[in-house]
Amino acid sequence: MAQYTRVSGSVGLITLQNPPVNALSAAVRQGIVNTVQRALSEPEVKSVVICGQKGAFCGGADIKEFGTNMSGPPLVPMIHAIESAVKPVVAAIEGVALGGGLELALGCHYRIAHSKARLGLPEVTLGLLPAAGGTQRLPRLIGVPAALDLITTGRHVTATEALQLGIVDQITDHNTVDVAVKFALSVAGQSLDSRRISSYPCPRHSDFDALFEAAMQKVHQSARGAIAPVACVQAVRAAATLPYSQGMEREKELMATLFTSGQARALQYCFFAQRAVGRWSMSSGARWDTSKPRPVHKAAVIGLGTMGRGIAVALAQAGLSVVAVETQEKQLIEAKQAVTGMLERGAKRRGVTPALDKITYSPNIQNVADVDLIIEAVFEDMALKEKVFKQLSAVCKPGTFLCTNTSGLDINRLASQTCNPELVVGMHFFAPAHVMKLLEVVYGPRSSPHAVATAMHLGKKIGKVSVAVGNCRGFVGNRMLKPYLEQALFLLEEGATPEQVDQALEEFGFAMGVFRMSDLSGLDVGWRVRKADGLVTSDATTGQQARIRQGHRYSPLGDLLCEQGRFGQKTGRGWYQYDKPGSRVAKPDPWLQNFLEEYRARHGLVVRRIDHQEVLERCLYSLINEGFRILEDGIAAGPEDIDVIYMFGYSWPRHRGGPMFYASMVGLARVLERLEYYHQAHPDVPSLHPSTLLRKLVANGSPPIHKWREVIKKLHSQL
Ligand SMILES: C[C@H](O)[C@H](C)C(=O)SCCNC(=O)CCNC(=O)[C@H](O)C(C)(C)COP(=O)([O-])OP(=O)([O-])OC[C@H]1O[C@@H](n2cnc3c(N)ncnc32)[C@H](O)[C@@H]1OP(=O)([O-])[O-]
Repeated sequence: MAQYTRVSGSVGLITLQNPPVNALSAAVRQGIVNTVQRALSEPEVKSVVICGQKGAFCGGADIKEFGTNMSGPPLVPMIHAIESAVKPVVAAIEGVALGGGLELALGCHYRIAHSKARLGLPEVTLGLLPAAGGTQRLPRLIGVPAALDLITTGRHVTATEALQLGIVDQITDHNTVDVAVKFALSVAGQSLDSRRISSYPCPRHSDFDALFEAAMQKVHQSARGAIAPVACVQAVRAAATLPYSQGMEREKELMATLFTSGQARALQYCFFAQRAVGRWSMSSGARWDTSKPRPVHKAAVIGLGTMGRGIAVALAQAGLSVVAVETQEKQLIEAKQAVTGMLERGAKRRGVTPALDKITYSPNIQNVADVDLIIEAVFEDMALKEKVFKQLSAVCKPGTFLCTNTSGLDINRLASQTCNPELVVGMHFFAPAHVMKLLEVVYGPRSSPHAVATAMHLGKKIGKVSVAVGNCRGFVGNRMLKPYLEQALFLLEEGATPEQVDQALEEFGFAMGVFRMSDLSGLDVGWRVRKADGLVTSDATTGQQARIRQGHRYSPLGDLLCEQGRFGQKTGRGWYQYDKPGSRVAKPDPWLQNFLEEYRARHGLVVRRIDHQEVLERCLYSLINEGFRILEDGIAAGPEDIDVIYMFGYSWPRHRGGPMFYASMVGLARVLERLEYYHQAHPDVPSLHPSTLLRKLVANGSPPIHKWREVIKKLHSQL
């Protein structure tokens, strides 16, 4: 909907009305067409202002309409009618002007933005490209290099940067609509020939071929198989090489290749999934809209190792007062230096003052008595964490939330160490904690909805994508990672190489394959967990028993590497070799080839050819199968929770939509059939045994992913 009023006598004011972001739904587009016609036809009206209701100009096309038969007036001619108008049209930009919203503003003759506004063409993040003239008008207005950057990255720019780039003509700290109306009065009757961007020539560049070649190379490197960034470069190239109308044809052609693509569906699913996880629910039935968070003004971090330092930085950067506790004097001094450096570098990048005064450092746990919430991040050892929770419970004021950053230990056991187990939840950060977006908020059987609400709210406040999950070994992310890692080791036993497995996974879209990722995070981390689980035995050298644990197949390959001190990047040797400890460039290691051959010979394993398809199916389908078990157990409320965890915490390629969405795209029947095939070949590997929920979904005709929650609910009610 768009409202029309006449203000200041001769200005037609058009207000977009579609809360919360005034997205360009069919009704809004029709409203704009009608009100623009009216403004242009009323003789009293000398100029026009377009603005958005409730402090937001426009969040772009209505993404909810994409999967439907779209109706209503198309955007391109609607914007042409504005640009070719004989009366000046001024866009008054408050809040956001994104995608089709910015394209609408680029069709206007003038753009005035509030100083806090954000502008951008983020279509590429939805697997699309700016298809309402953005790829043709923006390069003409700000030049090709700047336009390429904004369109291929989809990043939002501040009003200040938009003014520097020439996207907006003026910014204001005052009421933007008032300023725009005054401005519209001042330009009434002036010639608009120089204000129609589509008529601008595209600014010349010394060597367009080199520029576009470099841009294409850059997107190929960062896209990891995503097709939209490539199409964005091709569309901007049309702006640089073709007349406007032909460029618009090219833009339309390229958009047609993207609009119905699987990648666009995956990325738009990711957009809504990221918002759906904010509407969390617990297996007890408590929900986001019935559980009030408590305010957290002052927090504490216990243990200033790598994770503790990152968590302290994330809290301070979000404006919280932080008490950072480390009982080891030397570690405390080093941590203070490291945290100070991280805050200064972060502030420099964001152009703000570093929040150094927000953190107080202490070797004494007594100093956290008055905080609202504590995050324990000491060494990953249950006995040590239990001791710390007992201490904290004795020291803290009533009502203080006690959170742990454990990556998989039992939350309920830690809660048992305290007087108020209802105040205990997990806040599982991902390294580096001040950078990675994901936060798993883990509730135990006694965690109160208030504790979950408070942790989720704090997560949002510090800029995290927070997902509420139940308490089980490894929670969601690490629990699903176990079968994925297991299959990778089994594939090595059967003849694959680390390079081959990693190549298949990186071609699929992962930033790093499983073996390069293990070398980065350190093989000793998993080794310690397997030792704690009693899986590591001293005589893992020969015989069947060496490869069986608790009656199931087990590969001691990782343990054998660790026994030789091959922990990965940190020791310069792991699944790959590195120039020196700490270096990041992985090179195939002949030693490992020989080691694998000897190992296979020793265990009588026959080497066979393994193709990429098998690597992907065994690694990904076993992970997905565990995802279905997690949904069965009610540890995750819905597939979106799992998919957001994997996209924001485990670099699952977003243009594949997350493991559960990927399974729905491949086809659940296919996933089931392949798991049955591999389980038949490997009956001693339970992670390949298809889960009940997967079978149930296939038996129910493989409903679309947004319908899975109903099947899960029915399954739970039958249990
Ligand atoms: C032709 C043209 O070239 C092409 C093809 C296009 O134009 S493609 C479209 C391009 N536009 C975009 O990519 C912008 C997408 N939106 C955002 O980036 C953010 O939303 C935001 C604008 C920066 C606000 O962030 P927020 O944190 O304040 O609130 P929120 O929770 O995110 O959003 C609040 C609510 O608004 C919903 N919403 C936001 N933008 C929407 C949109 N464009 N369409 C439909 N719904 C939208 C969102 O789902 C949520 O709903 P619910 O969960 O409450 O039910």
